[in-house]
Amino acid sequence: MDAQPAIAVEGVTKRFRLEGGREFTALDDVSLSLAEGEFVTLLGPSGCGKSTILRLVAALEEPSAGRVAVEGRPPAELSRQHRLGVAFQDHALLPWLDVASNIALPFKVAGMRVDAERVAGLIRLVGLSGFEKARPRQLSGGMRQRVAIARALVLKPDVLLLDEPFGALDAVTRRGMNIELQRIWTEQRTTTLLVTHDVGEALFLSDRIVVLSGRPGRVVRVVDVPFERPRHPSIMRSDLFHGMSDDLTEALHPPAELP
Ligand SMILES: Nc1ncnc2c1ncn2[C@@H]1O[C@H](COP(=O)(O)OP(=O)(O)OP(=O)(O)O)[C@@H](O)[C@H]1O
Repeated sequence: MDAQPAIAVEGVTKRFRLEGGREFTALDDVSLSLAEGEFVTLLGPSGCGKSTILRLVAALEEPSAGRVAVEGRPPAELSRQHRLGVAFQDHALLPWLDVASNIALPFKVAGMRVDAERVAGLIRLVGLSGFEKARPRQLSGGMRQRVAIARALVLKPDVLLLDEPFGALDAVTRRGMNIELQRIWTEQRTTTLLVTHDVGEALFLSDRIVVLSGRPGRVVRVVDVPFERPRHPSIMRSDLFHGMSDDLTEALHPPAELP
């Protein structure tokens, strides 16, 4: 028998009620599943429902139809047990707390004793040694995202949910952060679901890419990423990477949609 998926989204439809009572279908019969330790990316055009899927897994939304489970349990149950690690684009660091205190925050929210060694280890892992006492405003955008990722990992979550964590960064910093995230994931092997619209980011980081179409969001393709791990940045210059990248870009924007 197959092991239970770490994350299962089964036949999920999500409708939102708009002003005036009309309904809008954001997701239509979406299914996907992540094995434990897998890194899967949701790739799709703006508005196709990527964040909605992540919010469903994070227990921030309820499906209108279908089922979402994390390790076979309702996401809200895992959320209550602090077993979901979440980092979104607006990193939401508390400006008056230093780096170490921001990373330690989930311990306080959970009413747990702060594990200073765990916090120190994560600061090292995300490459922020020496910045423990810095406040968010003293950090670059990339450094703030490192803090957000460390904070998401601090309680050793079963799954890590990342919504466009590098969306606000310039292209060069973003590539650097992709390399960092790969290194962090390689050490932790936390099951990760990433939302992005950056094809290169998806290819470099993922075991599998789930491509969604827009309005309503549907899964149009699932791509296995063949690059062996650990992945060196030089794979981004390979013909295979470029070929897959063109292919995925076309899947995102079919020729009929181009002006
Ligand atoms: N609470 C809500 N009420 C009404 N509509 C919503 C709500 N949340 C999301 N939507 C709509 O659902 C659709 C999907 O939104 P979602 O944010 O999941 O897309 P996305 O693929 O993550 O987009 P982007 O890449 O631009 O962040 C959008 O049309 C959005 O306007």
